[in-house]
Amino acid sequence: MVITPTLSYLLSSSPQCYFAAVDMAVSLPESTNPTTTTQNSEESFSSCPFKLQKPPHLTDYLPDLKSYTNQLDNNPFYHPTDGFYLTHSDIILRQIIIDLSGTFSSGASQFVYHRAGPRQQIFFDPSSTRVAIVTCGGLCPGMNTVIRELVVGLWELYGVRQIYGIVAGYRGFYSREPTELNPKLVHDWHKKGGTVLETSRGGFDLHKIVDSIQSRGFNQLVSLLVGCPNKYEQVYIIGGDGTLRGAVKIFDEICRRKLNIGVAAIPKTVDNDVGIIDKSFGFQTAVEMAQQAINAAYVEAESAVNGIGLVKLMGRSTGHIALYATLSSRDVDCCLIPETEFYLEGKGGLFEFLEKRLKENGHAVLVVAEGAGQDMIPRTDAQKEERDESGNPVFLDVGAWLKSELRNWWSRDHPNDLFTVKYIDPTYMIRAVPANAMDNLYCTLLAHSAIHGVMAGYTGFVCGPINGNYAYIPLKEVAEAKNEVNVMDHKWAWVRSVTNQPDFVRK
Ligand SMILES: Nc1ncnc2c1ncn2[C@@H]1O[C@H](COP(=O)(O)OP(=O)(O)OP(=O)(O)O)[C@@H](O)[C@H]1O
Ligand SMILES: O=P(O)(O)OC[C@H]1O[C@](O)(CO)[C@@H](O)[C@@H]1O
Ligand SMILES: [Mg+2]
Repeated sequence: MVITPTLSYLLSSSPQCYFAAVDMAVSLPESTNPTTTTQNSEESFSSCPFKLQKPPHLTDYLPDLKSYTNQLDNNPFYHPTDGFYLTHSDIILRQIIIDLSGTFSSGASQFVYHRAGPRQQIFFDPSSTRVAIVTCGGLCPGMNTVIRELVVGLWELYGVRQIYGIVAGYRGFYSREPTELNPKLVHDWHKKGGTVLETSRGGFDLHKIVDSIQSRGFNQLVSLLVGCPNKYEQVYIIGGDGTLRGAVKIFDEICRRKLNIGVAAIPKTVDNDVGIIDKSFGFQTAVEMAQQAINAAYVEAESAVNGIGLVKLMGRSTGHIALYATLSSRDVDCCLIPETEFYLEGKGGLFEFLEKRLKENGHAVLVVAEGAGQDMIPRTDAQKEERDESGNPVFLDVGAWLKSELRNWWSRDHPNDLFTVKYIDPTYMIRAVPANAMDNLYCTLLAHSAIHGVMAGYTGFVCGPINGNYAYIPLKEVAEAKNEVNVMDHKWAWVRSVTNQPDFVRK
């Protein structure tokens, strides 16, 4: 089944994107359109209060690059009409909640982004275009769907035939033979968890990577790639915050070498810690999977005398999964996340709260994000220094530590009463699954956004939904942005009102 054209149509020409709660894509006056040859950095429009965050374009450093008419015109599924192709004037607002009495109305400009979708002019000849797709970092539901849709979209929409998967993350550029991809090979990948291309941490060697993309200056390791002597012209990088920081370096080096190579990144993080975009793909699936663990913890706790169900969920430095899983479950008594501190003993502490809950209900469910409370866990100097291959700190098991602290507390304060802690650590079970239906659709739209953007000559960009509409966002901006839970906003207040947990502020 080829669903590509229909979904691309949704992405590009529907007044309301499939996912859009509200359509916040607007058009700038045509007179303010930048020309294709002046697509460098951001630009303010004098006639309107918008600050356009332009993605880089290949013509920024290759002004004479040849362009072609988009062959979507000849695609039997399309009947391009006015407005089918997007232009530079189609933009998306970053901020849609506006205080009319505040700065906006007094003339301050606000960030806007180019809307994702097909453009009339493209800058690649599909018959000679070679594409590389790579996945990096930890797993996330939907990675295979993004790969599948990149392959099918490039093949069906634009007629690209040379599509390669880079195996095992960044290191695969210079150390592994790439895999040739085609629609037949990938047709059922969206049903599989993980990434068929394989992924890894570490192994980021800028020059070896760009040499291999450029396919010049082979050294010993790169010579493995001798079987495909032409350079890649388009590189699609699927990864999280670390991957995006690496992608910025690759993009900068490609610009420095003035290569005709488009670079697009598709943000992937089960933790939902990438900023600017609404949310990352796979996050919704992970939250859904987390419900199973919370349900089990609830049943175990409810069926015991003074039972505590303790669930640890992923979230290295952000507590989004724990927060959303808590809000959607309603069985959770307390949610602990990295963005806010907590303490165990004394007035307003966790033990006092749990004691009250056990007295009232006979059970309690505790959800903790893996990055929470790390400063409280005793560790050796060696453990303090431990890092994974990408340089991320290695955490101690906050769930196991909490379980032990809870038991010590109970046996100290209530030596004659029954007490049970059932600790459930679903870890990889929430991310090593195929994407759910909505995430699959989301991944498809991301892939198609990326393809249309790269074909149109944009480079060094990330595609993703902003307020429900798909945008092209400068890669550097996303790599620097972080999405943490704001414990001062309404969502965290909502968690606290659902759980009635303490604020853990020592009085
Ligand atoms: N600052 C950086 N510069 C260059 N490369 C980096 C940088 N940080 C990380 N990388 C590389 O990016 C890849 C993925 O990084 P990392 O393991 O941190 O995962 P991630 O992309 O953040 O995904 P996730 O956090 O969802 O697992 C690795 O190959 C790593 O070497
Ligand atoms: O795959 P690894 O190296 O065990 O890393 C696990 C980490 O990856 C993530 O799933 C994504 O960063 C984190 O939630 C978790 O801490
Ligand atoms: Mg990361």
